[in-house]
Amino acid sequence: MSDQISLRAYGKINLGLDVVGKRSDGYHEVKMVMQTVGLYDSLKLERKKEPGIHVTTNLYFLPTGEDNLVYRAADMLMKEFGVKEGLSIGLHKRIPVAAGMGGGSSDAAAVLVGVNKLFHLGLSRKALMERGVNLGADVPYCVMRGTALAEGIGEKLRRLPPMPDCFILLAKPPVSVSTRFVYGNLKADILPFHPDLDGMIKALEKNNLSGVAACMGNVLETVTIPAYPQVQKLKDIMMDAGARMALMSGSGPTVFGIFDKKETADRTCRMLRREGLAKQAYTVKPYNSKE
Ligand SMILES: C[C@@](CO)(OP(=O)(O)O)[C@H](O)COP(=O)(O)OP(=O)(O)OC[C@H]1O[C@@H](n2ccc(N)nc2=O)[C@H](O)[C@@H]1O
Ligand SMILES: Nc1ncnc2c1ncn2[C@@H]1O[C@H](COP(=O)(O)OP(=O)(O)O)[C@@H](O)[C@H]1O
Repeated sequence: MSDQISLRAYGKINLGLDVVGKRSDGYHEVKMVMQTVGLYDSLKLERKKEPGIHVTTNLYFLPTGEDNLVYRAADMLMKEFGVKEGLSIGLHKRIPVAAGMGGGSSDAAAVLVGVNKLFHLGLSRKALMERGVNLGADVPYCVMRGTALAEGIGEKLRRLPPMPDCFILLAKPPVSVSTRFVYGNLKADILPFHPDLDGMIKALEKNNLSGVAACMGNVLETVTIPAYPQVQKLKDIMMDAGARMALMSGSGPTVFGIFDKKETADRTCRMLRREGLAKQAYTVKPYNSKE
């Protein structure tokens, strides 16, 4: 019986993000096409004899107590199952923080999976996804991973055919954006456009990358771009560099560009870093393994 487990928590991008309504509790009804990407945080979970949850991380500014989603995920499951032992969580972050890439949600999802295994709780993936939504709207998707349609507040999921192969340039300008701020300032009843997500699903079914790119759109750009013009600048640079399409991910400010050639994505990546437009910039691929 192993007392420790190593896990990867992958980041996500939103190939499309539409808001279709608002609930009475203030949360927004969304329709999103989600895609996992090959940039990940590493986690090491270890069972301890002494009770308590102990979190360490490579980022000095991240909380290590209840405010860290990894703590909350472990605490939730361990309390529900009356686990008497303790747990240490080592978290090595690579996914930019407060960036629209779902890093915290993915870390939480990985901890749900890890705690379930480590303490032999016997929960199915579906049962973990149902519990995940109590930690954040994107957590169930982060348990599922791959290409998916997300509805409700993000928790109603349907698997889609995988995104066609390509290179994805991720670039986070040096600002942090709060998801709450963006949804809080969204004028959901007078959105100037809606992305064609049904068209995107058809394009995915045909493995047609240019069709996917043509249907990309994110209504949250209407809030984030006026507040952070750096986002539009990154989109323009990626389009000028030859991206099929460039879009903000989630509530931002990370921008991703879809490229056919690795060299073009890498060259643009180096330029963005050199010019200080995005210190955190990476060329990755879509990640479609379910494990
Ligand atoms: C915008 C998206 C797109 O994938 O991702 P990020 O930019 O955060 O990565 C998600 O909808 C974010 O989901 P997630 O980050 O899990 O949200 P939560 O922690 O549950 O909520 C943070 C805050 O966002 C608002 N919120 C979130 C989800 C939703 N469908 N409607 C909302 O109005 C609420 O005000 C909530 O208090
Ligand atoms: N494990 C975690 N990783 C990153 N941020 C975390 C984590 N736990 C809690 N947070 C808090 O959640 C906020 C948003 O986190 P993150 O998931 O990176 O952004 P986003 O919702 O834009 O994808 C951060 O400001 C941070 O303080």
